[in-house]
Amino acid sequence: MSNSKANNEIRVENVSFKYKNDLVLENAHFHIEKGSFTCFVGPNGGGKSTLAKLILGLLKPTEGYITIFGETPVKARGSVGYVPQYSNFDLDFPINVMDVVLMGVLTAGMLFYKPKHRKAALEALKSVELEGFENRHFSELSGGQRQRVLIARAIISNPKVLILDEPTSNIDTATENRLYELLFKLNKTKTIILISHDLTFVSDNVKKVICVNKEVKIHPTGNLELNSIESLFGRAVKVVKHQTKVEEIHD
Ligand SMILES: Nc1ncnc2c1ncn2[C@@H]1O[C@H](COP(=O)(O)OP(=O)(O)OP(=O)(O)O)[C@@H](O)[C@H]1O
Repeated sequence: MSNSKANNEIRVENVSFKYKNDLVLENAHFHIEKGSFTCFVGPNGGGKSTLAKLILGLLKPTEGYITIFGETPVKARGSVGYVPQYSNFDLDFPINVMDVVLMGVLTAGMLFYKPKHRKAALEALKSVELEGFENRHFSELSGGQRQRVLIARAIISNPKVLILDEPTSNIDTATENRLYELLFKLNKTKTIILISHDLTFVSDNVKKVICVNKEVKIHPTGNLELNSIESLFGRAVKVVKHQTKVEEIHD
């Protein structure tokens, strides 16, 4: 196997997906390299979350296949951490930060947490800069802090890949910037896939943008032209592109 192939952690091979008769993704074909920071962008309803669920093995492709480290997504599930859309979390549920993070190690049939799980939860909280927050009530935290707790839950088992679905919705720009700093730090040891319906985050650290609107198109960030993005979105989009030095990506 050549080096470039060995570096392809996630391989999406000619994948199409239908919910009943509705074709949501058509012939998606791309690879994601180990250690990369990739963004899935596209309009609401374009199929980004569906693509993430296919990579997580929660859905099966109607056509084509996906491998993660050469395994099926179901077999590779322990290697992929997932941070769902923040709005999906029920804030009325009475739970503290430690319990939320520990949910990341829950497996079927597990009766109680062991000391090693609590230790891992404290380490995960430290890595998202929330040391000392373990006994706080989840609903008392700010939006940005909650988002960090959900990231700690996703990384407690030290996955190699981290997928985040719209992590910056409902948080202000300063909090969003801090979150990106954290993600770029985590990217030193993890492959990151970030899902967003806007492009305000494209920065030096993002090397590849995958536009998802039923069709899937791949752009190294250096080739990201506003016109091509707008034609995919079918409307004007706000793009804040920080100074970008792009490395060529080979699929
Ligand atoms: N469980 C489901 N059953 C049927 N259709 C679904 C289901 N989930 C999503 N869809 C449809 O599939 C399409 C893609 O949805 P998806 O959630 O993947 O889009 P998205 O790009 O993540 O959107 P958003 O940015 O709004 O989260 C939409 O038309 C949606 O209505």
